[in-house]
Amino acid sequence: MREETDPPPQQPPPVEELMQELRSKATELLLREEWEESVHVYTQLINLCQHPDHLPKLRKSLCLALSNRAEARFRLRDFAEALKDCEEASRINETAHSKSLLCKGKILLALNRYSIALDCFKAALLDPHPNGGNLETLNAYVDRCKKLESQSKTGSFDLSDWVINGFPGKPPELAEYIGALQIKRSELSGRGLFATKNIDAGTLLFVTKAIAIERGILSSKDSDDNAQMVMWKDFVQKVVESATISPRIRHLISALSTGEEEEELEVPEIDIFRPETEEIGQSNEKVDMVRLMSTLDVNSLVEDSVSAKVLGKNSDYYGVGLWLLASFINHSCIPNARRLHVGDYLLVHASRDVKAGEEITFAYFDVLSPLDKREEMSRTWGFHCGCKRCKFEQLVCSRQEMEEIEMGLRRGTDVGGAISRLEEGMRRWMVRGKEKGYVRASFWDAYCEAYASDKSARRWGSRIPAADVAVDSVVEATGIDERVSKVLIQGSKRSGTSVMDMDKVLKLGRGLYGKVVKKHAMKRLLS
Ligand SMILES: C[S@@+](CC[C@H](N)C(=O)[O-])C[C@H]1O[C@@H](n2cnc3c(N)ncnc32)[C@H](O)[C@@H]1O
Repeated sequence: MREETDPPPQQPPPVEELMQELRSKATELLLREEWEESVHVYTQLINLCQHPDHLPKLRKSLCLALSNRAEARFRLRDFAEALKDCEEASRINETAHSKSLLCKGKILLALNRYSIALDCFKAALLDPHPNGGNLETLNAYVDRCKKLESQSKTGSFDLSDWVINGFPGKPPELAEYIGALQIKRSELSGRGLFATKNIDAGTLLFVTKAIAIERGILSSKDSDDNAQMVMWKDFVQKVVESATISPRIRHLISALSTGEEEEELEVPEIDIFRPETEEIGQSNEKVDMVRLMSTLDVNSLVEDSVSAKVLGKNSDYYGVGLWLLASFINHSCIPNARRLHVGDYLLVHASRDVKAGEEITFAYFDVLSPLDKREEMSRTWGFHCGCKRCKFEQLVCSRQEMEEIEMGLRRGTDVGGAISRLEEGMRRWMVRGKEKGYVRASFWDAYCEAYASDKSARRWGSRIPAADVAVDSVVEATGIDERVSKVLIQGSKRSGTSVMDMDKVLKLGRGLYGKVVKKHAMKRLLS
């Protein structure tokens, strides 16, 4: 029973007042980019609006609150829930509601679903009462989507302007793209990526964005190990976050090798890596950390690897990342593909002509090095390389004379003399055609040194092959590499560049950087 002295019970504030309070609070949180808190407050506001007593007159407020909660959820990368909010907002508002359509478009764009994102932005433009300032934003999104949609369908990317202008600002945004490829069983090990038609050098094979990437500048040797450990930990954390948020990413990661019993692994359809096939759903499943750590050990790539070229700002950094489709590419010491890193994107192109049915391979480590060094490096990767070149060199390199040449080079003998002995040995051992390129690639450092020295050229004359002959044979065997093209460029600079030589260099440049860099921009990269 109420006493005379008790204060009167507080009346709940009228709905309008409460709504206004929540609305202001939520807006402020949104502006302060406190996404989780703003989701919480918008949820209270939405519940209030959805009450049957209020709904008829609060449709507009509900729609706006749903759109704003979708925006906050989008920023938290909770795409499944954000999409649900956008769809609910559209259901309530029969005509186009630009705010929720804009948000839905942004989510789909983030998921690389260019065509349906484009539909959303176009539909948002039909809103008779667009929210202030949206027209310009929407038109910009329409243009962006059109460009990405075209890239993802045609595979025609052009980085020339960015290269010519000296890599200004952020790296360009690129679409995900998969060319004429399929995943099949590989003779090298487990599964591999294969060409489904003839492909010429420089053709883009695929473009994919990292699931996670961690970069840092590594300074002195002492701090390197520690800094690398910290980077690795942060990288793993980022992969875990991506996998926790997206069931699709978790599923795709689970298709990757852990390095164990690769022959037993299923061969996935390449289509599962196309963003359009994505089921957007939510999941709270836990990531299997033990399996994930082995998967990352086997499949992570570093940006500064010798087989890759890093364009733009990242070239000063050491970066480690996970790119899903690239994880199906096996290593070969006679690779036919190369990687180009642009921001978080990985572009893989053919570094020489590839025949239909041929396996796509790139170098995990420096293949311009002798067999024993390559064997050591593949051991650290946890496999024994079974490529044609390794098999061939296992026979040739066991010769005592080869061992003597290698030993001499390690001790600093005259490189011209060593090469002359090697070339003469190859004649006696009947090493021919591509196989000559295999051996020369193994001793490429020595060839480079000899070609850089006029004295060596004079002394050894025709006992060492002309630079372009050696370059051609190495390129035919192992594809192009910057250290190989350098020999030609420096050679033609010394002798005064002829048009013919420059054309040849540019052709090699295509193998090196791919057709995404056109002729006029290629000169900048090669100079
Ligand atoms: C990034 S995965 C490549 C795809 C893998 N074969 C699969 O089935 O998922 C790397 C693993 O493939 C195997 N591998 C790659 N190149 C190889 C080669 N040249 N010889 C033998 N095994 C190789 C090794 O087990 C290596 O750890």
